[in-house]
Amino acid sequence: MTGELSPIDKAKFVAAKKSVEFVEDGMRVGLGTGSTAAWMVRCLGELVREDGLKIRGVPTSTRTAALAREVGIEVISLDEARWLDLTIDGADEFDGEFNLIKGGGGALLQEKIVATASDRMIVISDVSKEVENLGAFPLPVEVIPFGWQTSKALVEEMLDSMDVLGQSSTLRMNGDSPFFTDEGNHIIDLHLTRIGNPRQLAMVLNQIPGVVENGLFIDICDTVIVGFGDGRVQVRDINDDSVEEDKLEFVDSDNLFTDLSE
Ligand SMILES: O=C(CO)[C@H](O)[C@H](O)COP(=O)(O)O
Repeated sequence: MTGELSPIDKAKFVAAKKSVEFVEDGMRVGLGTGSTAAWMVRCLGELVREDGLKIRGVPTSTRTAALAREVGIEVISLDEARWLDLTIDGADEFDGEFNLIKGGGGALLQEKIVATASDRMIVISDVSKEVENLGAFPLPVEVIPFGWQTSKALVEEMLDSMDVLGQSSTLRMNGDSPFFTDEGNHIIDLHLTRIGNPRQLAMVLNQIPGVVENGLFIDICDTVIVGFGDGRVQVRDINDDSVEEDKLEFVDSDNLFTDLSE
């Protein structure tokens, strides 16, 4: 099955597969959301079922919670865990300082809370998401439904005074209806093309009434595992500036998309 994957999916898969090497017995692990994180959850489930790995997972969305249970991972809430050893999650963009844009899948609020409550955050990504400047990917901003149009207007007004390029914003939709996050909020996507000062923008956005959180993750990620379509992976760590390389093989047993109920 992995033989049929596109190069990007192969890159996501090897990044995810490499990341579970950092998970140890007894850990409380934050489980990210998105297609790369779903590979990781499946790889972890395989270790739980076949190698007896004992972990407890804190999912960052209802989707991830359902998948984690399906693959055999014990799921607990963040309130039960309080603090986590490690969170592994995907990202939409990352820069050279490991600042991130997240929230393409709409789970940025729980993702940011869970990652911040972790000793270490590992981001798993295919190489196409590495950028010099954040901003080409639309920046998600989670707002409460009450008065969301006013919040949107306030965000646009604020952007006029910021070091950003391009300033349109759109309400995220789910077909003909507004998208709702797991927390019952909406998402405004900011189409900026280039963010000059992500740290400042992240702080200013969260001052606007109605804004719950934004998708800029600043100083949260410790390690990025970058996957390539040929099976190579790079483990880059911001704390000791190290880069380690490895190459993973695609073998038939890597068919982690098999329906577990079959
Ligand atoms: O932030 C996220 C979800 O809110 C995801 O991590 C991000 O969108 C990357 O997704 P994918 O792994 O499917 O490319």
